[in-house]
Amino acid sequence: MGKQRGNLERKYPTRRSMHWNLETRYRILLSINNAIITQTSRVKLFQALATEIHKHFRYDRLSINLYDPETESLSYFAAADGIAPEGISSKESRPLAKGSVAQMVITSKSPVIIEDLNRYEDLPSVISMLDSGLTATMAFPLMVRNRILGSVHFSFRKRPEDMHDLVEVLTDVSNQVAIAVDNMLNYVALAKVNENLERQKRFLMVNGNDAYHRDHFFYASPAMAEIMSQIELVADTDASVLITGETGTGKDYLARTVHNLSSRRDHLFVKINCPALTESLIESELFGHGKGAFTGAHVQRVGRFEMGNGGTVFLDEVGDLPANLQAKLLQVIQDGEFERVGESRAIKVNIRIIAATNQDLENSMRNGSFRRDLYYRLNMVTIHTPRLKDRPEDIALLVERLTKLQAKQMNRPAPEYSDLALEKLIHYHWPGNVRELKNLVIRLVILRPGMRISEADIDKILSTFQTEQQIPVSTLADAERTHIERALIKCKGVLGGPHGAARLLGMPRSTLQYRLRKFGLNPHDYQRGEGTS
Ligand SMILES: Nc1ncnc2c1ncn2[C@@H]1O[C@H](COP(=O)(O)OP(=O)(O)OP(=O)(O)O)[C@@H](O)[C@H]1O
Repeated sequence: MGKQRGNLERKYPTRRSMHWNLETRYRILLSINNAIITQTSRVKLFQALATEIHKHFRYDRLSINLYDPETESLSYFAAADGIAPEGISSKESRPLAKGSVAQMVITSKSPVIIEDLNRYEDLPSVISMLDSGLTATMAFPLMVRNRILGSVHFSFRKRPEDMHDLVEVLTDVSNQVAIAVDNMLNYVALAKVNENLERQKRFLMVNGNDAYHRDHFFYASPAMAEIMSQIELVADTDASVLITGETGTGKDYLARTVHNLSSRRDHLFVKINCPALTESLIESELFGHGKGAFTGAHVQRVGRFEMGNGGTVFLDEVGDLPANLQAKLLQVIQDGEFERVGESRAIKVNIRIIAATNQDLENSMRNGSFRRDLYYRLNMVTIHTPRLKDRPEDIALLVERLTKLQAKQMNRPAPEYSDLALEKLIHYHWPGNVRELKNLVIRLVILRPGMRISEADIDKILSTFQTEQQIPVSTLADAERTHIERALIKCKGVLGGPHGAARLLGMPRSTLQYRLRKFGLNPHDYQRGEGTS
């Protein structure tokens, strides 16, 4: 289309409307606004808009186009109201056609008014309108925060007599429509994000941790059977539960079982590994923080207690909680509320607390490292998980079931155990409890798939376990020094360059030199590619 013709028809004097004085205009805008703000779907919003606009103006076709700048395409916000010209698909998105009315509005970001469509027969989009009896059209850009969302089009069989006034009023109406469309798009996008999160949450709750799957917990001992019946009794109450026992005895699993058997099962089980909480971020991790609460807090963060609302918060290794947090935790348990870091608004939560420890908390209370009042809050019910060696009835069953399970998960044939091999396992002292047994089984499934396991095999694997446990763990500084020395030997004392130790260690030469001074190492001592001792 000739640009001149478009501009010519687009220019309108801004004069006060004869028909619609200011008061009437406000009333119209208010009634349109009221009709659209409560809508929660695109279709309903569009219908409400069309109905409301029709009360005040006569049109023969109303449509809203959404523009996608990335693909330079258009799609309808909802099916158009009124006359549907042929050849315009209301479902799929279509490229923004050159010379179309929508393209002119979107690229110029200003209204396009065509009083007589007959004069623009050369435009494809006009032909289909003319064919369906439309003779005039007005299109307005939908702008929000300087961004073009699309265009709204009003078309007429007969040119309205009050065209000039109508343009003025419809410009205001279009601004209103733009806000409503923007809100709706954001609303729909947010609802989608929420739906996805909800789906992911459900997936994680069902499939999250196979190690703690309900059918993957095995026991045959009366001691464990007694514990399971206690758990069933306590699960559907809100009583706090303290689970004690050595590492690897199944405390974590039991905590999840309490949650899964309770009416809180549809909410989250939030685990807090107390020793892993770093001093500096501990509070924001647990209670969340407001935006800008401290340097680096760019967005608001929901803490673990808030996440667990309605569900269960599991405090693993609670004996390691520092004193200041013990006080805070007590307060949260007592009041059922807390504040995010940097915010003063109290957040109410309904959580059930389960705590676990392998420490003797009674002793910690006596020596003052654990608060007595917190202890009594945490252990309305105490469940003690016995060591594996104290429930030998479980061992054979665990070996057999875990072997089958692991073999299936790794898609390998399960090894079989000789009687003597099993006997050996039953009499082993299992310092790492079930976790250690599970590790042993995993190794056997990997190293001896489908084979028969002899007593000698068990002896061998248990001796490697013991050796591993006996190798002393060096300090980080010692490990770093040894590692740097290995690099110096390999590079024959050369620090810089492509074959130097700095490159090998992935650190700047200056940093390496600093470390050498710190450890009292001299690169010259390694020139022969050997160590100093
Ligand atoms: N009875 C059981 N049946 C099957 N697997 C078990 C059983 N008990 C423990 N496990 C497995 O042993 C591993 C350790 O269990 P869990 O994490 O519950 O122990 P824990 O007492 O919480 O250990 P920690 O104190 O070190 O956190 C997990 O992989 C768990 O699935």
